[in-house]
Amino acid sequence: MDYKQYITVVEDWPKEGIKFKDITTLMDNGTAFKSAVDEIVEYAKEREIDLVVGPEARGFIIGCPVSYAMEVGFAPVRKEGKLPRETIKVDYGLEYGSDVLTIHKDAIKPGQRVLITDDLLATGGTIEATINLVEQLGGVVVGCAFLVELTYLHGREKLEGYDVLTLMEY
Ligand SMILES: O=P(O)(O)OC[C@H]1O[C@H](OP(=O)(O)OP(=O)(O)O)[C@H](O)[C@@H]1O
Ligand SMILES: Nc1ncnc2[nH]cnc12
Repeated sequence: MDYKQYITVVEDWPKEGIKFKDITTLMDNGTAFKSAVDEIVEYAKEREIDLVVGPEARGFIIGCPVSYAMEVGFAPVRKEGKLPRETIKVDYGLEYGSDVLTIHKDAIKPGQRVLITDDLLATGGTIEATINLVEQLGGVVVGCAFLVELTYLHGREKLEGYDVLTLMEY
């Protein structure tokens, strides 16, 4: 499917010079959204995953339907101060700022095969931080799946040695 036709590119948002790729218009279309999730589910099936992990907030939108279809759990990675129990954390940078990501310390059992999901790969800062959290807890990252890749920001270079699926490129 040509998914790009469902993405809305918003100029100068949230900052001047950023061309924001708005996935909500893809999510609005039931056929396109189901097809995209199904492609990631097929990718997940090939990797015998035990768990899906996704970063706040758009990683949840992609990861939860995948975990439901795979009948495995979903562990949220959240910005600092949002998770109620003991967490580990990592600092990271992204296309338009920097932040801190956290995960519950007991969210992953050592050796679990983890698929990481997010809507978009830009600089790779978010995914790199998420991988760091998963690996600190002993998880094995067997794949990373995104709807959109911004190739001009070279996020893939941070993912050398990891298996990556993206459904469209800009
Ligand atoms: O590859 P990177 O440069 O790290 O950028 C990609 C990340 O940026 C966006 O999230 P954002 O931090 O804006 O949070 P949101 O999903 O809560 O809007 C997007 O959903 C990815 O998670
Ligand atoms: N250009 C962009 N569009 C949408 N989400 C993003 N996250 C980081 N950069 C982005």
